[in-house]
Amino acid sequence: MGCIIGKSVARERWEPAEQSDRRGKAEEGASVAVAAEAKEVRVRNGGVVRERERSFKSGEFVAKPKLNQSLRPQQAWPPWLSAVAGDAIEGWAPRRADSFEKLDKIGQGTYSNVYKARDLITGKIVALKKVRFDNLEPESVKFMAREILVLRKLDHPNVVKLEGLVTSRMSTSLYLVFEYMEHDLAGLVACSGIKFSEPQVKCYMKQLLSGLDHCHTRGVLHRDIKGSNLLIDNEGILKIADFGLASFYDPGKRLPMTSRVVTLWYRPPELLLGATYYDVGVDLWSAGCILGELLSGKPILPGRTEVEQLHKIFKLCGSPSEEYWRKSKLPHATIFKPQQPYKRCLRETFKDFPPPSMPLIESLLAMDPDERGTAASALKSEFFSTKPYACEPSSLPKYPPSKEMDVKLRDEEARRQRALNGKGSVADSTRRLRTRDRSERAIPAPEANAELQVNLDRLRSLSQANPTSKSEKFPPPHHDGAAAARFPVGKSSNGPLSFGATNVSFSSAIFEPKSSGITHSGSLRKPPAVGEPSSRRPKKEEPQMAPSRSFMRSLRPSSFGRSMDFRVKGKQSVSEVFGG
Ligand SMILES: Nc1ncnc2c1ncn2[C@@H]1O[C@H](COP(=O)(O)OP(=O)(O)OP(=O)(O)O)[C@@H](O)[C@H]1O
Repeated sequence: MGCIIGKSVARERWEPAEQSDRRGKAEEGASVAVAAEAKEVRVRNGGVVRERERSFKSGEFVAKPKLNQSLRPQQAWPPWLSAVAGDAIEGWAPRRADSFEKLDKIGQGTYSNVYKARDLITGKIVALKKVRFDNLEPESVKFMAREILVLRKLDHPNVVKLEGLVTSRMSTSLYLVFEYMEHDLAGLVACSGIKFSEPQVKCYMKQLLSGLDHCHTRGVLHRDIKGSNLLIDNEGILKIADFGLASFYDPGKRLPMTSRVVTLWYRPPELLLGATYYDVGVDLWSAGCILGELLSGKPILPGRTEVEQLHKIFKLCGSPSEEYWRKSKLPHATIFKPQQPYKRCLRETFKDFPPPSMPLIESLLAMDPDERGTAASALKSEFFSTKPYACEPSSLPKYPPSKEMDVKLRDEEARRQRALNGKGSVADSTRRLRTRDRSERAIPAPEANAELQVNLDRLRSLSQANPTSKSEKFPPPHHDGAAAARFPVGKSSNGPLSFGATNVSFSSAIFEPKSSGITHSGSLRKPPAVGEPSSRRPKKEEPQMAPSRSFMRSLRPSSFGRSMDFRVKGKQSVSEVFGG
């Protein structure tokens, strides 16, 4: 009888403990990112395996012997996963679902439920993100595979760490294992009692920009920076999370990508104008929105439709210069270029912000993405080098649980209580809550990621080309580019109006309620990938708010003449509704 301690990397057979131990040690040196470092302790007894399940009681592991009927096969990937996402799981082995204890549901995304759980092997509290698949369709699986690939490429204190994957040969589900984070920034900002001081804002912004700098230098664009994707632990450490929309890119080789990314309130003007050539500037714009939100205590550009979003941006940041319109050749320029330029009024609007924050917010919210600089240059801004300096993360207050979801639940409970105390029915108060929710909620891009397939194909061909080179297993920047070949990008403003890489017409992209993707849930809907099964697309119909008449009137009438496809609720054209 020998005690067998093996790495979770799949092995074909049981082996004596000493041998396994030696091999384990040898492997450690050259370890290839083995996520699930789980060590299973098994005791063999005449062909019957006693498995010591370890449970974690008051800080100590207690061995709980359990008798199995036969030798269990080592953990292996299910075929539906290895067939489609082989690159994403290469070098890793799955953890078993029963090696975690689910404690609580802590978050819900468009394609996932997130649970707080205890790792029964290490005793550590983790977050398990259960990915929803539609009948294991390869497209859904590939979507998730890209998130895993991106996460595996990143390793930084301000980027959430993927610690492992949970599934098994027979399983039809997959969990991503992350370190557990107690808060998210959206939740903290929404807490009425929390107002951040200048050193605290600096502390969060420094961490956000450091994480972004790491992503960008590793050739990753996040493309969905927003408060609920910035997780914070009880030590005050901020980590960028949710890489579901992230993409690899190559600064030296610009190739087109989809413009239908980034949640609406944080989406830069060039994407709203249909840009398909872009780079780090998109994340920097979102970071500028976060800086404004931290300093003012509320979202600074809460548009309800794409048109309204652009209008809000123009009113705050000014409309782009003539030179920018000329040089950028943005697909939607003809439609959205206002007849009268809008004046930039950031300084007047944010006159109460600390003066050293102005140059930073001015540059992050520059209309021309080339003027936004980089995350590294933002970190050198005088905002961080003037007193009061950023505080230490560990000195930040310890907040009560304040994820976006916690705040929503607390809100709902308070309303329910108020209703019970005689101020209207519960149904009324719930209805009121929903209405408020809807107007405060950002509307994410309704269609997404045209580039996914291309991204993964490029990645695969690269790793096949040189399987020995680890770095080349990750796509060099620009696999997105090939997306353009597969999914037509928006034509020039003189051509027929077909907007964005996803082949979405202007009508469906902006005015059709179906594609708005508004959600009532705490997290904002993520645009589905093109070619994704329809069940992954936003289902709920939500009212769309019309942009202001003055804004629509200020748009060039000539452009409406051509836009016969513009429909509001599928019935009226824009010119009928707004008198363009
Ligand atoms: N590591 C973590 N620790 C704690 N909570 C987490 C963690 N990861 C995610 N969450 C919670 O779960 C929520 C949803 O997670 P995530 O954003 O990754 O899912 P998603 O399906 O991509 O969501 P979305 O549709 O909003 O983009 C987050 O907003 C956060 O509150």
